[in-house]
Amino acid sequence: MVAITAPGSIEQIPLILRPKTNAVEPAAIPTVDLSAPGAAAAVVDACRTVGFFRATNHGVPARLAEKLEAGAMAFFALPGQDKLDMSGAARPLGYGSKSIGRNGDVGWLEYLLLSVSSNSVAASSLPPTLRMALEEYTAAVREVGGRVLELVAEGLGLVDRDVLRRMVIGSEGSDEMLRVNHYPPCPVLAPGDCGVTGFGEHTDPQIISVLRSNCAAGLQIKLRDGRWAPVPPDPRCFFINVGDSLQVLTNGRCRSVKHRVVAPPEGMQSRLSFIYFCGPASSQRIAPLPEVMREGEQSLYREFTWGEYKSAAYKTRLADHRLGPFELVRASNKLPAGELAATDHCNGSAACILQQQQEVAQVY
Ligand SMILES: C=C1C[C@]23C[C@@]1(O)CC[C@H]2[C@@]12CC[C@H](O)[C@@](C)(C(=O)O1)[C@H]2[C@@H]3C(=O)O
Ligand SMILES: O=C(O)CCC(=O)C(=O)O
Ligand SMILES: [Fe+2]
Repeated sequence: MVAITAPGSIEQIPLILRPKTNAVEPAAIPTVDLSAPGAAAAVVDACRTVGFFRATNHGVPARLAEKLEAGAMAFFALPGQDKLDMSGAARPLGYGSKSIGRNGDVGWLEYLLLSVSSNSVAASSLPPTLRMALEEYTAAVREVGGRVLELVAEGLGLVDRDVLRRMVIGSEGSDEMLRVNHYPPCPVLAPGDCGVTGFGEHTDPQIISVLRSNCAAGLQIKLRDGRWAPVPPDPRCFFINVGDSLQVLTNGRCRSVKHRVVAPPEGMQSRLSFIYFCGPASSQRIAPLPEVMREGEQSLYREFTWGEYKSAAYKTRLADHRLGPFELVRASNKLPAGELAATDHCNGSAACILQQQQEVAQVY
């Protein structure tokens, strides 16, 4: 990784260049038609194999996202001080520029991070048109999130199809957030033809995230073989990310996906993305759902609540493996014989535990 500094007109911050170590592959992104009869199986297949998919036929009218796009672009075009005055500096909610979280991560972007509760977006001082667009969009994207959570439960064969949806949608105190990210074209030429990082590599801590962007490219996901795949932008679709919490709730069957954003180069269009994060209430227990567990299967994680996980996660850097401290090492685990041979030799390292999760995911 190389640190460089932007020229005079841009705030002097170190920019992180996308590491050149991995070849970027054409995307192998699963697509799921949310209204098709086989949607539940397709959703779970995508969550197991890639941890990410493109959702079509979601029923959200294009005009909602278009209105939000217009309102957000007008907001981001305001002078920096006005943006701060209207929404407060991100702590973590509010307006942020180039700094992500509290632990030193930087990216070539500016953003709004908002809390969403029962159809209202906590952003009272934003321009009324933007606020209305945010509320309408959030109400619609929340339905998509809820539908995907139902499909995950169905695809996993759970009798209670509402168990995941209930943790988030309409749940008292649920921790739903909406993030609006704006990546202006970066005027810095990156040596060796690699882009400047807009949003560094990370997994999302929540259950799932529902992303929609404009036509500008930049999002990449990490495939299971370690290569990065670009996600071709498509404003008509939503992109669903498996978050760390769903990985735990399914004892590793669904896997959170690493993703990052490379900022557009000079002369290209800005990237604008909206991400709805499905976080449950602080007191929600995050542990494998009993129904997903096979006889004798043990949890790969020690028990925790969303509140505990979130506060631990927010002390980490973006690229950290946040589930690490919650993973359990079992010298002699009791999973069905022969299915997880490699775990007998697990030395407790993060890599080894990840391998264990991969094997669990392959078995089911
Ligand atoms: C560096 C950080 C930013 C983040 C909090 C954290 O300490 C680690 C997790 C980050 C993340 C990634 C997904 C979402 O964009 C986010 C809002 C979240 O819940 O976890 C961000 C956090 C943030 O921007 O504050
Ligand atoms: O802006 C994007 O396209 C993705 C950003 C992201 O992953 C996030 O905000 O957590
Ligand atoms: Fe993310």
